[in-house]
Amino acid sequence: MRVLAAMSGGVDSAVAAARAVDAGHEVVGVHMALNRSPGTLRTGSRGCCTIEDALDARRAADLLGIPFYVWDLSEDFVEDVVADFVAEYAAGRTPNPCVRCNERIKFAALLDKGIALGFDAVATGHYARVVTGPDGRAELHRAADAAKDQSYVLAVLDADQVAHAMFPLGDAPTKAEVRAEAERRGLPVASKPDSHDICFIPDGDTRGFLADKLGEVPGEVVDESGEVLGTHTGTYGYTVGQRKGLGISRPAADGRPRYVLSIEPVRRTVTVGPAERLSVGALEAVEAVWNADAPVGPVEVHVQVRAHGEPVPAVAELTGPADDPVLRVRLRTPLSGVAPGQTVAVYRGTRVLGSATISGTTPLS
Ligand SMILES: Nc1ncnc2c1ncn2[C@@H]1O[C@H](COP(=O)(O)OP(=O)(O)OP(=O)(O)O)[C@@H](O)[C@H]1O
Repeated sequence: MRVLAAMSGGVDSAVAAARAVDAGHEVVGVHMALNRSPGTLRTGSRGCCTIEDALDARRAADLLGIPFYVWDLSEDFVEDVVADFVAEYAAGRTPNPCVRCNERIKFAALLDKGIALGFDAVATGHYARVVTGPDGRAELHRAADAAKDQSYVLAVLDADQVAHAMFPLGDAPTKAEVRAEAERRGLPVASKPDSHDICFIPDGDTRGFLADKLGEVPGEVVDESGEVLGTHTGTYGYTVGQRKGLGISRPAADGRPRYVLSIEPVRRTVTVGPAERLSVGALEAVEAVWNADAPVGPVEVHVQVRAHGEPVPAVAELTGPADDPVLRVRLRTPLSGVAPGQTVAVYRGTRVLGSATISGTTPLS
C-alpha cells in the first residue's frame, strides 16, 4: 500500500511511520503546518507545529529513509478547528478540538490530498486499532493499551475514513514500550515529552485565549433560584462541571462547593449548584456519525463522554427524521458533569460504532 504517514515531530508518529515501513508499505512522511499564519514560522519548544517540530519530523523521516514533505494546512485548521472551537465556547458549549481535527483535518483535508495523490491510507500515531470485520469491512476498535487508548477522539470518523486509516501503534502494550522502540531504532525524538495541552493553546490558558478572541462579555453567576452570587467577564470561561474560578463573591448558605450546572450565553448567565445536581441520567446528541451500521431501535451499548472518561452502559436509540436524527441515550450508570458540545462515543465491546455531539442532558434529580 502507499501510505501517507502523518508525522507531528513526536515519538508516537515517528514509531508509527517506522512500523508502516517495516510492514512493507511505500511510506511518505508529511508534517502538517497547522498552527500559524501562512507565510510565517513560529519557533519555540512547546505546543504543536513549531519549526522545531517540523525539523524533528524531518530528522525521523531521514533516519527511516522515506521522502518527507511539509504541507501547509493552517488555513483549514484555523477555519475548521480553531474557529469552531471559539464559536462553540461562544455558544455556551464545550468542544473537543482533537475530535474536530481528526474529523476535518487528519482524515479529511490530509486524507483527501493523499488520495488525490494516489495514496491508500493515512497512518498516524494514535492509539487505536483498525480491524477487518467478518463482513470484510474496516472496524474501529480501542487500543490494546487502555491507558493510552485514543479511540474516543477518532469516534467521529465515518466508514470511509476508517477504511483509509492506519494506526500502527494500536497493538502496542504500553507507551513506555513505544518509547523504548524509538530508542532502539535510534529515532531522534525518543525522549521528546508527550503533548498534553490543546495544541494551539500551548500555555494551557484557554480562558485567556478565548478572551483574546471574544473580548469581555460580562454577566452574572446565579444559583438555581436566580439569586446573583457573583459576576463574570464571559460565559465562554466556563464549562459544565467546573468548580474552580467561578467568580462567586460569597459562599453558598450551606457552605458546600458549587459547580457550573448550565451556561446561557444569550442571557450571559452561568448557573451554579451543588454536586448532586450535576448527575445526568440521560442525554440527547445530534450530528451522529456511524462507521458501523446505524443502530435500529433501542440498543445496549457503552458510551463515553470524554477522552479519558469511563465507558458506562447505556441504551441508545436514534429518533426523529432520518436526515436529521437525534440520538437518545439512557444511561444505566449516571454520569457527572456532562456538557453540551462534548462528543458522546458509542461502543459495543472494544468496537467504536460511532459518535454524536451532545445537545442536551436530563439531570437525575
Ligand atoms: N502537525 C502534525 N503533522 C502531521 N501529523 C500530525 C500533526 N499533529 C498530529 N499529527 C498526527 O496525529 C497523531 C495524534 O496527534 P496527537 O496530537 O494526539 O499526538 P501524540 O499522541 O502526542 O503523538 P506524537 O507523539 O506523534 O506527537 C500523531 O501521532 C500524528 O500522527
